Order: sequence, then structure tokens, then C-alpha cells
Amino acid sequence: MQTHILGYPRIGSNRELKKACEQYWSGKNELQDLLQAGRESRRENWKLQQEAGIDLIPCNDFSYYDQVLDMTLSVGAIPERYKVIAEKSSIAQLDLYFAMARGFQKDGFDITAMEMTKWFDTNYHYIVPEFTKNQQFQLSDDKILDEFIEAKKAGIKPKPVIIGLVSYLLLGKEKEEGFDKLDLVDRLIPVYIDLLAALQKEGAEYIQFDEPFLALDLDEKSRAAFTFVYEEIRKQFPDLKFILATYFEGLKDNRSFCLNLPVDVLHIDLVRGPSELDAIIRELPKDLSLSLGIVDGRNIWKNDFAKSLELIQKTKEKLDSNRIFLAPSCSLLHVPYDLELETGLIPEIKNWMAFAKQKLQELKVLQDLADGNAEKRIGEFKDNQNAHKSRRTSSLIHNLSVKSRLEEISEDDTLRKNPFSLRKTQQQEALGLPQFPTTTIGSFPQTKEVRSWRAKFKKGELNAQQYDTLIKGETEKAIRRQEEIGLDVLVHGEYERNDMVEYFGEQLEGVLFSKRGWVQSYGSRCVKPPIIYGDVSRPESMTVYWSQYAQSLTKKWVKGMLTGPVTILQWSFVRDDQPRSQTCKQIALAIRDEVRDLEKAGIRIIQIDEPAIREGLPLRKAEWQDYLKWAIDCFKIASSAVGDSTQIHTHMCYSEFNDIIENIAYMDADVITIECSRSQMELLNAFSTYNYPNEIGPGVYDIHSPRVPSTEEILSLLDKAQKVIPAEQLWVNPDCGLKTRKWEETEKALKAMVNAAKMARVTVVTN
Ligand SMILES: CN1c2c(nc(N)[nH]c2=O)NC[C@@H]1CNc1ccc(C(=O)N[C@@H](CCC(=O)N[C@@H](CCC(=O)N[C@@H](CCC(=O)O)C(=O)O)C(=O)O)C(=O)O)cc1
Ligand SMILES: N[C@@H](CCS)C(=O)O
Ligand SMILES: [Zn+2]
Repeated sequence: MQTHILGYPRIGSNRELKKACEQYWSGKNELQDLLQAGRESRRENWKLQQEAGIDLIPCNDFSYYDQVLDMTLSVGAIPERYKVIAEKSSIAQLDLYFAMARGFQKDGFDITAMEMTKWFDTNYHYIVPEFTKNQQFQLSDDKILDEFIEAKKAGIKPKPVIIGLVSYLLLGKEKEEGFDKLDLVDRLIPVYIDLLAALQKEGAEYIQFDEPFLALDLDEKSRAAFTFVYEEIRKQFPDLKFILATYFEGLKDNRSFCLNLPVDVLHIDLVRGPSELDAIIRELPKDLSLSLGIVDGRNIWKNDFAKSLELIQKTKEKLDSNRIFLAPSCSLLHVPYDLELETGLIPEIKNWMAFAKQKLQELKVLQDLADGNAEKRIGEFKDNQNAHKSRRTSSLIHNLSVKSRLEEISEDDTLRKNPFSLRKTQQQEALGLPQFPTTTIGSFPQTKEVRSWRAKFKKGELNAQQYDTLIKGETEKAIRRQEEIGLDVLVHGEYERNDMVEYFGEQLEGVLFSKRGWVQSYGSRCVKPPIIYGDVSRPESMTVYWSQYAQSLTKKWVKGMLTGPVTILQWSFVRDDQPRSQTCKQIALAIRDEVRDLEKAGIRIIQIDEPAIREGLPLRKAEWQDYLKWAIDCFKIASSAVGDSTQIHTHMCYSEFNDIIENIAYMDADVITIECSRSQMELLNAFSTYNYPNEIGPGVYDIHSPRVPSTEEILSLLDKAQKVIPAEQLWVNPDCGLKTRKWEETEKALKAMVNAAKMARVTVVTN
């Protein structure tokens, strides 16, 4: 029996790589410093896994920005617009790579970044490959080979991790009409073959191909592509050992298809699809080995050794040990580095948890327990079972009043008092907003200074009153700036928040937060997901103080700003001892109380952000309706307890709405703001086709780049929007929050936006 890891976090246990990247981008360090930070991150990870006794250690799981973008560079799928930069002889390959990830606005160039989207149902984002009809591929970067050689030199037996050819194509987007990305298989396969030949020459034995799409709904064309690709690769490389990694779902209807692909090892996610094991081992072809994804790569709870051993034992009854691999369910990219770095956790709860480093240890113990070395691990087995017993019975988890409140939720709690048509009139009267009201999504630039105040406050270098005064000062500046810009509905700026989810996690009971539990979200950006360990409740109001303060500074309306229950659930580590729907309802009740308190405090417009509703969709379509029912109900529980004249907004970014528009309408938010500018308002079509009745704020400029849009550009987007949505339903706002931007560009962009709205008002009146 062998152990292996599908991938390890790479941002650095102290976010060293994040810091090195950001310093390099801002010109504060040299390329050599960044490359050195990369080498150190890899060496540290390999050493750690070697010391933990892992048998097959991955390489090429490292990335300076994103593993999909790495593959794009490796296969030479560099979009045309970057080639002009590449032709500038002075530019390093890594700078070209960062230009693709982040855009390139210097030396007279103004080149937009490649699109970024969610990595399946995780909070990680990848850079979407772009394909054209005449797309050509060629091996264009040595990263995979170089890291393999580097790992060998570090004294390990590396297993290169490569995004499988079919998943790579399926992750991409056709940038022209008239072809299907899967038609590019024939052109891409020679590049994979060149790469494998180079790796084989350097002595590679095992190669891991990540093919997560094998766990999703597949059409016949995709299946045919998988068969063709793996038969071709097998033919060319009879001696290499291929591990086909599937994850994030069970194989379901793809089971027998996957079992018959000509590879050596099939990796399955037994956390997401535990019930499939019997059928898989029954049907497993004799020449196929099985990698049991047994340790949860998406959560931070300790593995239950007794349960895992049952699964391993079952497999051992049918398979020789040398055909069994033990692994985490997916890459460990999605969990933090090391639980031992956490000093402030309640010891009882800490004893229920495992981060990446601890998960390595778990695999090793399971291997010993299952493979003839049980005696030396008996103590660890007992400790593990005691931890699980303590978790099952702990009084820290259960809150009877939360449970009984949950049972009392009725249909009525999910409904506003009156339909939108009646509410709209009352809100118009109460709020007195102009046509095309302008607003922003909530956050304003979180400067280094603001973050440093919070860091000092946490370290005790600033007391609560000093911190409060500083944040109030920043909030007041934001209010004055918004008044000066001429926005209609203001926000307080979210300066008091470290993160839109973590901030709420810190204030809810039943939720823990870590000090160093960073997980990569995209590029150098990281999040510290809250850890929901017990029944959730809200001991006191969480946002009223700041909203009320901001409202006291101005005669304009200030929007209250909350994160919705589904997003809090989705971006946290959640309990695995009760259904997600149950946990989500508990959070919904806490947010409901907050909404009520904001209303009582005189806040008449309240935004409940739900950017993660769509990413929470199960990966298999058959399960969508069940999820949508409880997820949308949770939003409604959170938002429905207010009077008709209180206006509820929601905000979503990164969402395609076509297939869930009916459910979005059922949320019945008075106003929904959405990310729209990068699709040039295309996302609005779903709302238009559905005759979406409530108000909509399509984002009129991209907030991911420092580029300042012109008034004309915004006006033309507003014109486009009015062609599909009646003017009286439209709001004007950016795509998303502005926390990652600088004030300099923010002010200019918002002025252009307000101007465009004013001009649109005139045009509509004269029409
Ligand atoms: C909207 N998005 C979000 C997602 N998930 C979330 N949980 N939150 C989101 O907002 N998913 C989808 C998208 C992803 N987008 C982003 C955008 C931006 C970030 C981001 O900026 N992350 C920050 C960390 C934010 C934070 O927690 N800040 C803390 C602590 C900051 C820190 O590093 N402190 C320093 C000391 C500071 C100093 O002295 O200068 C330290 O600890 O060393 C805070 O503000 O208090 C990032 O930097 O990565 C993430 C996802
Ligand atoms: N209110 C949040 C939403 C981000 S999705 C913000 O403005 O940052
Ligand atoms: Zn957003």
C-alpha cells in the first residue's frame, strides 16, 4: 500500500510566496528574489512530505499564480493580445505569465487580464484558457520538467501533477464562434506527448493527470475525447504509470467508463462518493490499481480512522495491497498549512481538527494501521477515536434554543409581507431616489494603513478606542468622498472588516476563527475561512454600530451591508456531522435578526451579499433543485422580516444566471446587483428573457483592474442594458466591491459612473 498527495498548498505557511509576489509586482524586490521564494516554498513542501513518509510526492503542484495558467503557458495557448508583450525582448517569461493573469498597463500598453472563474465548487479561482478556431499549441515552457528535475535533486521520487488534456480543454472558453473546444484534442495531444517523453527521459515513473470532469455530468463527445486521449497516450507510453485523478464528486454514471480507461491507477474521492466503493472494487479491472481519496482535502476535521479502516479493509479483501494507494480526497490546496501554528483555539476543538500537515500524518498512520504496522500506531488510533467521541458528545456543539428555533421556521418566515409591485411604490415614496440610482457594492479601498491598524489592535498595540476612532475617521472620509462624487446610495466602506465572511464568523457563536489558517483564493489573495463547529447563533448585533454611525454622518441613504447565509456557509469550513442545509438555516436566522436590528436602527436599504449561491450548486445537475430549494429559502429567511418600505438588495459576482434565473427571481430581493461589465451586459439577457420583475444593477465597470473607464464607455453599457431591461428597473454600480483598488482610480471611475447615470437620465427623459 502506498501513500500519495494530489497537491499541497503553495502560498507558504507564513504566506511567504504571497508577499514575495506582491513585492515583485510593486517593484520592491527583484525577479531573483521571487524565484528564490518559489524554490524555498517547493523545497519546504517536499521536505515536509518526505519527513512524513509519503511515498509519492507531487511536483508541479507549485504555482506562482494558478496551475491552469501554468498549463496554458506550458502548451503555448498564449492569447494573441499578449504576443506583443512577448515580442519585447526584455520581458521575462514570468512577466508575460503575470500579464496574462493581471493585465498589463505600462510602457504604453493597455492589455486586459484573462478571465478568472471559480474552480468547481471551491473558493479557489483559476484563469480561464482562451481558445480560437485556429488555436495552435506547442510546448512553450519548461516549468513541469524543471520542477521534476529540481525535486529529484531535492532527493525525492517526484510524481508530476498535470492537468489532464480533456479537463484542460473543458476548463477553457471558445473566444470565437464556429468550433467546439473539444475539437482541439488532435492539436493538443502532440504537446502532451512531447512533455511526457521529456519526463520519461528524465526518469519519471508515475504521472498524475487531474481530470476532475470525470466526476461531473459528461456528454458523449467528452467521453469520446477521454477515450481517444488516454488510448493515444497509453500507446505512446506503455511503461509510464498514469494516475487518473478524479475529485469533488463520486463517479456515479461515469463509473464503468472511468474503470475502463487505459491508465494504471484511478483516484476516487471517497469523501464525496463513499457509497461507490463496493461497486468500484467489484468492477475494477485486474490491471487497474485504486487510489482511495480517504482524507478530506476540503475540510479541516480529523479523519475518523475507524471509518477509513473499514473502507481500506473492504478494498484489501478484493485487492492486493500493492494495488491500493491512500490519499487525500483532492489536492490539499483548499486547507490551511499547519494546525500547530494556531495558538488561540479552544483545545477541545483543536483536538478535532487537522490541517494539511496533520493530514499527511493521518495518511501515514492509516497506512501503518492497515498494512501490518498496527501495533506501533495503536496509541494514535485510540487518541483519534477519543477525539471523535469528544466531538460527538461535546456540549460546545449543541445549543437547544437554536435547534428549537429552527424547528419552528415556517413558510411565512420566507415571505415578504407584500409582493414587489406594492413594495416598489412604498420604497419610491420612502427613499425618493432618482432614476438610474447610483451606488457601490460595499467595500472601499482597504489600504495597508487600515490593515495595519487592525493588526496593531489585534496585537494590543492599539486599544479598542484608538482603533474605533481610526476606523470611524476612515468611514467618515469615505462618506464625504461619496457625497462629493455624487452617489445616490452610500455605503460605510467596510473598513472594520478583515473579510466579508471572516468578520461575521468572528462574531457568531458556534464559529471559530484561526490566526494563520490562510487558504489561497486567487493569485496572491488569500482568505481565512471561519470554522463552523457547532450550532450557530448571534449573541449581539454585528454591523448596526457601523451602519448607524455612517448614517449619522449624512442626509443621503447609507446601505446596510451583510453577507448572506449561503455565502457564509460556502466560504467557511463547515460541520460534517449535520447536513449543510441545517447549518445554513441557523446562519440565516442570525442574519435575519441582524436585518431586523438594522431596520430598527433606521437603516432603510440593506444589502445581503450572496456571491457564492451559484458556486454552491452541486456539481451534478440532478442535485441542483434540492440545493436551490434550501439555499434560496435561507436567503429568504434572512431577508424577509422587514417592512415593505425597507429595500433589500442582494449582490452576486462571478455568476452565470441562465440556468438558475427562476430561482434568482424567487429570492425576491428588491434590487440585485451583478457582475456584468466583462460580458458587456450579456449576463442581463437571462433577466430579460425571464422578464425579471424586480430592480437590477448590472455592473458597469470591472473592478479587478486599476483601469479607469470613461463616461462614454459606461454610457454605452447603460444603453445596451436599456435595450433589454426597462430603464425604471435599472441601477448603476460597479461590478463588485472596491477593497482591492486604490482611491486614486476609484474616485475617477466612480465620477465617470455618476456622470454616465446623469447623462442617461437626460436621454431617457427626452426619449
Ligand atoms: C469576494 N471574494 C471573496 C471570497 N471569499 C472570501 N472569504 N472573501 C471574499 O471577499 N471569494 C471570492 C472573492 C475572492 N476575492 C478576494 C479578494 C480579496 C481578498 C483579499 O484581499 N485577501 C487579503 C486578506 C484579507 C484579510 O483577511 N485581511 C486581514 C489581515 C491582513 C494581513 O495580511 N495582515 C498582515 C498585517 C497587516 C499589516 O501590518 O500591514 C499580517 O497578518 O501579516 C485584515 O484586513 O485585517 C489578502 O491579502 O490576501 C481575498 C479574496
Ligand atoms: N460587499 C462586498 C461584496 C463582495 S462580493 C464588497 O463590497 O466587497
Ligand atoms: Zn462581489
